[in-house]
Amino acid sequence: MTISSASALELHDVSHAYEKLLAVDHVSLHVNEGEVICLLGPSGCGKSTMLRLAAGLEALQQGRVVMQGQTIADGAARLSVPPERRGVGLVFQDFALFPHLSVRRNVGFGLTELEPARRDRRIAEVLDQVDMADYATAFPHALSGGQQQRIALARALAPQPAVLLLDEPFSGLDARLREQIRDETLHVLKRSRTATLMVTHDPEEAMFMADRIYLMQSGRVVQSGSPDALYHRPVSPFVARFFSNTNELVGRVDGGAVATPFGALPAPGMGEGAEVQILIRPESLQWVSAGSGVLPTASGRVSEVRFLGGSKLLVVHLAGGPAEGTTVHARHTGRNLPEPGSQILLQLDPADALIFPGGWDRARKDLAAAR
Ligand SMILES: Nc1ncnc2c1ncn2[C@@H]1O[C@H](COP(=O)(O)OP(=O)(O)OP(=O)(O)O)[C@@H](O)[C@H]1O
Repeated sequence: MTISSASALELHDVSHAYEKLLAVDHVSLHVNEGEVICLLGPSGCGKSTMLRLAAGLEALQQGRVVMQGQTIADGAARLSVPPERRGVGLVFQDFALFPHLSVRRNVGFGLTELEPARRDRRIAEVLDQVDMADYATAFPHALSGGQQQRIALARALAPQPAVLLLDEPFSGLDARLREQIRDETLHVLKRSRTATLMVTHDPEEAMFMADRIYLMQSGRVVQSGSPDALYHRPVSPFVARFFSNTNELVGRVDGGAVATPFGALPAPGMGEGAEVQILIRPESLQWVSAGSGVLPTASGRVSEVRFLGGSKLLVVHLAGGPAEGTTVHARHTGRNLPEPGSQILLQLDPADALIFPGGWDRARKDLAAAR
């Protein structure tokens, strides 16, 4: 792994078992100065364990944790700097504010080494950053969930930690508030250039927040990179499916291409005669009134139209030839909608089809493993 000199946090070849259960299996990651990194994955894949190892809340069994160039935990050497001396800020899902302390005292909790005037200045500064300056004397019970989350963030940022660790920080908030608070949080993190490692199971949240994502499955990192790279260039069906629903087809490579209801799609890198899985996102299927003549189309009958707010989901039974009997989902963002029962054309840009080795057997196994 090549790591730039501006790395704030590195975990090298970390493994962790709870008795016989291997929760983290040889994982390496790094967070650079000013970066927001998301650890993403389904429940139980080991994300929180990674965060706890970085924080020092769990004793490191194997691997190394390095902060700003200093090794702070080493499994082989049994070295572990205690959490309070690691220079990390922590925010958990339940905010964990001290109920008997005012907002000001909550935020000042980690600032005991500062002399009073400087401490007061720092408290005022971070409360201002999170737009809570008017609530300094309030107590947590008098604050809304969103306000408590901002105070938890202010408390974690107050000592200017080298790294901020966030564990599902927005999941206790309702959907609307969650969007607003994560937007505000991202602004605060970027303005303060705080290196951040955040755990989430929500792919949309990870894509919104992260400069880079590490996607985990069963204790391992299966892909890391920018949100764009993971979404558009997934390395496996698991990664593709994790980010959205997909239409799933199988086929066999013949002459470098695979026949689908949308015509022959190029299958570069797949061996001649190989069985392949073809995953197509609903948004990749465009409802068109006439084919472009360039991009492949398939015709079908609309069986259902579902409103999803900004977009609509069309359920379409494809018709004709080998496509007969295939049902696909397409997303449509325009105002016009086809009537259920009507015949429509769906167009696919072949570049948007995600093609992986394996036929139905492989697809079924992948799906079972992902559950
Ligand atoms: N203290 C513990 N003792 C025993 N097993 C544990 C402990 N903490 C976690 N585990 C197990 O280790 C695995 C990884 O847990 P972890 O909390 O790291 O996953 P996660 O991806 O953060 O999941 P979630 O989002 O559900 O919290 C799970 O199977 C979990 O049940």
